[in-house]
Amino acid sequence: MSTPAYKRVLLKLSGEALMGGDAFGINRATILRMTEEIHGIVSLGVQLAVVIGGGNIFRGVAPGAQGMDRATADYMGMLATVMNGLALQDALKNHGVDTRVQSALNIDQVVERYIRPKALRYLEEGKVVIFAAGTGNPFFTTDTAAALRGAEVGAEIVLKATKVDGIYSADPNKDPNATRYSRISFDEAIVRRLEVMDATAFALCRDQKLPIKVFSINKPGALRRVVCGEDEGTLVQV
Ligand SMILES: Nc1ncnc2c1ncn2[C@@H]1O[C@H](COP(=O)(O)OP(=O)(O)O)[C@@H](O)[C@H]1O
Ligand SMILES: O=c1ccn([C@@H]2O[C@H](COP(=O)(O)OP(=O)(O)O)[C@@H](O)[C@H]2O)c(=O)[nH]1
Repeated sequence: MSTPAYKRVLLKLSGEALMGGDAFGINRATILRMTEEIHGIVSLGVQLAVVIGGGNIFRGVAPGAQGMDRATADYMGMLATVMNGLALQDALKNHGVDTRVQSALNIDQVVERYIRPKALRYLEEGKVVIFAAGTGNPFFTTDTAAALRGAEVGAEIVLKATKVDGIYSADPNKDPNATRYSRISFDEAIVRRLEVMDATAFALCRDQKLPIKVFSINKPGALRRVVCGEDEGTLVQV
């Protein structure tokens, strides 16, 4: 039986990670696999907060938003994360995982609004808290929301589950010679403009001394290994 290395973590799940092999939307098999992985770490006793992305449904900077006012497109992107949050909650419920969704935008008939002390209480009770609607502000990303909520709830680490298995010397989807770092400092990641996460998120985590682990969402068991402090993905720290 593996032992967790952390008591409380913030998991950033990209919207695109929910697409699986599809072109957009939520892939059922993918979301089921993800909920199994989440169930696995919750049963280890780890307190889990999740920030969910929305790129699978809408991205403010996407071609589909071309010609739109940027802030309007971003609000649409934030609403997309609420849909993903509800889908994830529903899937987790089927696994017997007690979950609450809190939204940074007030949509009271649909989801609870973000109230920090309430979120903290849920975490202490062992409930998974899904933070939706990003930061609630246009011109930000859900990566920045992950850094912000991670700091607010006192998570020991931000776990970024994404399409790549770590941070590379260059974008591995464009440069076949790129090599993966097992560790990297925030300053180096920012200076080298490694775009796996935006600079605002990196800077916020750096200032709060909140480490980040970047790992692949498509690798079975990777989340559990990361939570148990095993060598997986890339660790970004001060
Ligand atoms: N130096 C790098 N190392 C790893 N991935 C990188 C790097 N530079 C750019 N990327 C790209 O960043 C992507 C992950 O970032 P992003 O698409 O914002 O993730 P998400 O949608 O999971 O939040 C990867 O698919 C990869 O193509
Ligand atoms: O604080 C935030 C978080 C997200 N967004 C918008 O929501 C979209 C979806 O979020 P993101 O691209 O971060 O999702 P992911 O890449 O994780 O699927 C973004 O493109 C933005 O348009 C925003 O405006 N403010």
